[in-house]
Amino acid sequence: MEGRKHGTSDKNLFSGDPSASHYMVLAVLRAFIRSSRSLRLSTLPFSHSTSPSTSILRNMHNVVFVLGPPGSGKGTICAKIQENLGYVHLSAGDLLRAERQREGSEFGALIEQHIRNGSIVPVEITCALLENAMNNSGDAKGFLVDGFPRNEDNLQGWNKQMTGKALVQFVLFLSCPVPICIQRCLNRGQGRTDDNEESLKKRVETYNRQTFPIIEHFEKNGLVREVKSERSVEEIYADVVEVFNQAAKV
Ligand SMILES: Nc1ncnc2c1ncn2[C@@H]1O[C@H](COP(=O)(O)OP(=O)(O)O)[C@@H](O)[C@H]1O
Ligand SMILES: Nc1ccn([C@H]2C[C@H](O)[C@@H](COP(=O)(O)OP(=O)(O)O)O2)c(=O)n1
Repeated sequence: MEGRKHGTSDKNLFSGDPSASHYMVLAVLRAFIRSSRSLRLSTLPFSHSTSPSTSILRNMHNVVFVLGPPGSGKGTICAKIQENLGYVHLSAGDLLRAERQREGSEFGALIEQHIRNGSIVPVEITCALLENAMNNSGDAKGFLVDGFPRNEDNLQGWNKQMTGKALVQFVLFLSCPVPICIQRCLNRGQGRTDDNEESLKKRVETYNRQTFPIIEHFEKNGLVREVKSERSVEEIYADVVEVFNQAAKV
């Protein structure tokens, strides 16, 4: 049997069988590649971005972070990108809401408390949900990670958990005046427990105090692609496609 021919039994390894020495060389080679790869990846700064083909070669998830104020249209635009450009949309907010609803979840009450308060759930929960979703999505060209990282804790947690497993291509920043965003959330009509004036006030405060500095951090690293999202979905999407086309050329 093929498996036995290339097996690791002593007999095979020391018998002088050419297939056995071939096996040893391969094993050593693989170990070398593994160690040099992890060395290289562990020295990469977080801001490192690369083309999809490079990340596929390295067996890593390709990621685009999608950020913007609540109601700026992140979910709407991500749905269109997923439909047309082959990226898988992962909304941190949707994953947290699903976990909140999951029977037996030990985090349901904590998540609900943060969502109503407009504060940010600890990254250990959110990052685990994102990583699981990525690992369960099969062979995706890339992932749109929507609504993450939203504060310093999210960013640090991602770096800790995902370095060597994911490469961030760029950050799609949907910018939109806050009063328009608030109105959109109030009209959203999805029955969300946080689409009310009181929660929205806190969410906007969290965005200004915690999320915007993260966007500025990415901006300094040359990773931000801003698209103004006060316009019609069609106009926004046309610019977004251009951003993805440019990224594919790098
Ligand atoms: N460009 C747009 N113009 C008008 N309404 C929009 C636009 N984009 C999204 N919306 C609407 O605004 C609300 C919030 O959009 P959504 O995509 O859920 O935002 P986010 O994910 O950023 O919170 C939804 O009801 C959506 O249908
Ligand atoms: N990284 C994240 C993303 C969302 N959350 C929580 C807190 C947010 O106010 C809610 C809703 O986020 P979601 O991205 O779905 O919605 P908005 O962009 O605020 O409209 O989920 C979080 O704690 N951490």
